Amino acid sequence: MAEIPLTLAEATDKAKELRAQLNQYAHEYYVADKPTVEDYVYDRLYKELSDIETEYPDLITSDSPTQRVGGKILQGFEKVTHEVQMYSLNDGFSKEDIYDFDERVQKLAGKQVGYCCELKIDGLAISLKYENGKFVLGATRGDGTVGENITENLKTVKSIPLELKKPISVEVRGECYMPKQSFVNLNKEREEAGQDVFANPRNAAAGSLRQLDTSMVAKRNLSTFLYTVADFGPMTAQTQFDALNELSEIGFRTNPEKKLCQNIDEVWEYIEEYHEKRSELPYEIDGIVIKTNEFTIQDELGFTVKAPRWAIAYKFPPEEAQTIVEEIEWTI
Ligand SMILES: NC(=O)c1cc2c(=O)c3cc(F)ccc3oc2nc1N
Repeated sequence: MAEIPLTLAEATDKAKELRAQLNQYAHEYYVADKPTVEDYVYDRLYKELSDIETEYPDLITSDSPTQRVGGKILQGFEKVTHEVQMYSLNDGFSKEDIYDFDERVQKLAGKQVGYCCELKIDGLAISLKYENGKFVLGATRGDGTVGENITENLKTVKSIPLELKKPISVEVRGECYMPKQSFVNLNKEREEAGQDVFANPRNAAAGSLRQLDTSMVAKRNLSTFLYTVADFGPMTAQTQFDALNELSEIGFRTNPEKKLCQNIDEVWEYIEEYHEKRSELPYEIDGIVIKTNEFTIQDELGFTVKAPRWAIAYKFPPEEAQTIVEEIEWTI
């Protein structure tokens, strides 16, 4: 049935209603991993909104789902100076390294402390800045002080909210990564097109975010897990574990496998557990990140020039990474 043309007032209301509904569906699908509608329902509403925006371009807003498809050709990436330094982590490669870390922490803290353990996602570190709830700046880590402005590319990453559920101003950090299956599919396409294939999902994610054609980024099915709050704004978490829950509450995708460990023995059990489970995960991890859970302890221990004293990254032996992806390729 031909659509009855809407007046501007009707179109304005309808567009607002469709945007809210589509953004809710997209949040369920890309952030919460719990879709509630079939794709065709989303697609039908999306086309309705897209048709209204074509008829009335002035109704297009920065948080409209139609802005996710990219289409800008960038000239390059501007430099961005991080107001809050983006540090790297010190690495540990053995059980002994991890127990030595715990000894140093206990000595500095003067007591036994709890640890928040997280999977170490093998992607690209990014920083996301929001002003009054709106996504205004996305940047790479760079050298920790100066990164690259990749805002336009990150706007096409569906798990990154264009607008938060509350109009707050915060800066958060996390990892942008390419899921294993997307990596295998992309390399299959590139091989069939006679192009070079990517060595691993991390390189594929990094290469995707360096694209100057934002519509290319939109097609790469990148995702995110956020794990740090650099500027808390009105956020109130006092521990890393609570901060991860708070990040999720305000609309970010966080990794569900985190664990609060009371001592380093529990940390080591978690490391062994996920060393086993690693190949079953739909994304690459290259280790485990261990952080003192209380922010008061983190403030007390502080940072060296290079890295926090209150965290360490336990790295899995690298040679297995390739095997994991090879195993996946056989399932195609
Ligand atoms: N790749 C990761 O999954 C991951 C990485 C980092 C960091 O690089 C990191 C760097 C800092 F200086 C402090 C905390 C951090 O926490 C982190 N937590 C994670 N889960």
